Amino acid sequence: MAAPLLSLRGISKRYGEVRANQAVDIDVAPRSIHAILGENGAGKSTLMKLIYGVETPDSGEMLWQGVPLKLASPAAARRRGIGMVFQHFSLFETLTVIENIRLVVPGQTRALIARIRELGTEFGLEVDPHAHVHELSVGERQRVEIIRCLMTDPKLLILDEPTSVLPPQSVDKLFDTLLRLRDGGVSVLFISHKLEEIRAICDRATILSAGKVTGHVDPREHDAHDLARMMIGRDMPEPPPRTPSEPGETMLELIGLTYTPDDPFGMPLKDVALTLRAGEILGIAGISGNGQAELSELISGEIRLPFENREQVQMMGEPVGHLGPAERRQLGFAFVPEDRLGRGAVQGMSLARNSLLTAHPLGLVRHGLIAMAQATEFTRRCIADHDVRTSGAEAEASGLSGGNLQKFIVGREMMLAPKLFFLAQPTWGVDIGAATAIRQKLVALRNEGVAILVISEEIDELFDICDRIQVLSQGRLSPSLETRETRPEDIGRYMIGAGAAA
Ligand SMILES: Nc1ncnc2c1ncn2[C@@H]1O[C@H](COP(=O)(O)OP(=O)(O)OP(=O)(O)O)[C@@H](O)[C@H]1O
Repeated sequence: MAAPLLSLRGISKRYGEVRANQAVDIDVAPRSIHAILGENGAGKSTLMKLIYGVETPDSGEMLWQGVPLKLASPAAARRRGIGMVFQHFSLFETLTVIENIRLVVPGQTRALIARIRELGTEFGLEVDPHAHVHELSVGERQRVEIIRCLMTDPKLLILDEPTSVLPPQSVDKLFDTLLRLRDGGVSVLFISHKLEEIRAICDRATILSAGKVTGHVDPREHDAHDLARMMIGRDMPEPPPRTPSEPGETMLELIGLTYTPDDPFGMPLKDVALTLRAGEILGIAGISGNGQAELSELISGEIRLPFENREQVQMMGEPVGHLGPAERRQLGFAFVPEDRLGRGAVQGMSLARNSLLTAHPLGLVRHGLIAMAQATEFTRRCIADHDVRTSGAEAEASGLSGGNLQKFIVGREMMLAPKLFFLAQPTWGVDIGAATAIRQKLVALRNEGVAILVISEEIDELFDICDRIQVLSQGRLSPSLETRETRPEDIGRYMIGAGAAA
C-alpha cells in the first residue's frame, strides 16, 4: 500500500475499568474507503473520537502522513485535514443552508455559495444554499453536513453509521458521493453494521472486537457471512422462525385518526386506520418524516387527543386517546421510543435508576420509596437476559455504547410483560447478532400472544418478523398488506405515494 495517510500504533483508551481500545494498530491508505466493523461496544466510536480529537488516547501514537499527530480538540483535527460527520446532525433547522455553513466556515457569503455549488456538482451533493434546513429531507441534511466538512478541504472524512438514518435511495446517492470523494483524493473512514454496504464500497475493513483489532481484510473478498463470523466470532444467526398463529382479540385500534401538529415542521396525519390483534406483529414501513414521529407520540400518549376524539385511539378495547403514557402503560402497554437518548433513557442516571422509569410498578417502589435492591436485581436480570455489555447495574447510561443502550431499553420494556408492545426503530444502531436476537424475541412474544407494532425504516427487518405491513407516507397509512403475499417493490411504491400496482 502507498505510504499511509494515517497510522495508529498501539492506541489504547480506558474509561474506568472498561478498556474501550487496546493497542490498536491501523493504517488508512490515501484514496481509500476503510470500514471499521465490530459488535456493539467493540470500541468503534471511541476510536473515531480519538482520531477526531474529541478524546485523547491514554497511550500509543498517531502518525499523519508519517508525522506524529497530537490533537487537543476537533478544531485541531480539522486544521490538519480530518473531518467528521456525526450520526446526529448539528444543523439549525430555522436557518438556511448557507447560514448554517457560515457559522463554522469563514469567508464572504457570495464566495461560500459558489463553493457550495461547486462541491455539489463535483461530488453529487446538490443542495440549494438558500433552502431552510427544516425543508430538507434527511438525505439532503446529511449532504449539507458533508459539504460543510468538505469546505475545510479534509484529506480524511469520518462517517459514523451514515446510512442508518437514510432511506434506500439516499444510500445509493451517498455511496456515489463517497466514491467520487475517494477518486478526488479523500480517504473515508466508515462505521457501519450493514455488511452488504461495506462489501459494496469499501476497499479495506478493520475488525474490532472487545477493543482489539482482530483482523484487516479486503471486504470484497469475503461474503457477509464471513464478515459476520469474524465480527461476532460465530456464524450469522438464523432469521427467527414464524409459526402460524390465529390472531386473538384486538389490542390496538386507530380509527380515522386525524391530527395536525402544533410544530410547523411536523407532518399532519390524515384518517389513519389500523387494527392490531393479540398474537400478531404489524409493521409500519416508510421513511422517517412522513408522520412516524407524530404517530408514535399519539400511540404512546405523549400527545393526547381532546376528550371528544378519544375513540380514535383504542387499547385493549378501551378508548385511550385522551390518556397519558402512564395510564396507557397501566393497561398493559409498553413502548420503546426511537429516540433512545432523549426519551428512552436518562443519560446521567445509572441503569438501575433507568429501570425505575418504566418498571417501577414491578415492586421497584414500595410505600413511595425506591426499593433499590429490587431495582438493582431487575436491572441485573435485564443485563444478563438481553446481553447488555456493561460493567453492571450501577453503570451510567451515558457510558454504554449506542447499541448496548438500545438492548437495555428493549429488554427493560420486554420485562414488563406487555399485552401490547410498540417499538419504533427497534434495532437502530444494534449489531447484526444482537439485532437478530431482538427480532427472535419479538417473534417469540408474538407466538405467546402479545400484540406487537413495529415502526421501522428497514424493510428487511419488517419482512423478517411481521405478519402484516402498512406503509406510512405523507401522513397517510396504506391498507394492510399480508407480508407473505407482498414484495419489497410493493412497499416501495406506497413509500413514494404511488399506491398499489397490478
Ligand atoms: N464516556 C464513556 N464512559 C464510560 N464508558 C464508555 C464511554 N464511552 C464508551 N465507553 C465504553 O467503551 C466501550 C466501547 O464503546 P464504543 O461506543 O466505542 O463502542 P462501539 O463499537 O462504537 O459500539 P456501538 O456499535 O454500539 O455504537 C463500551 O464498553 C462502552 O460502554
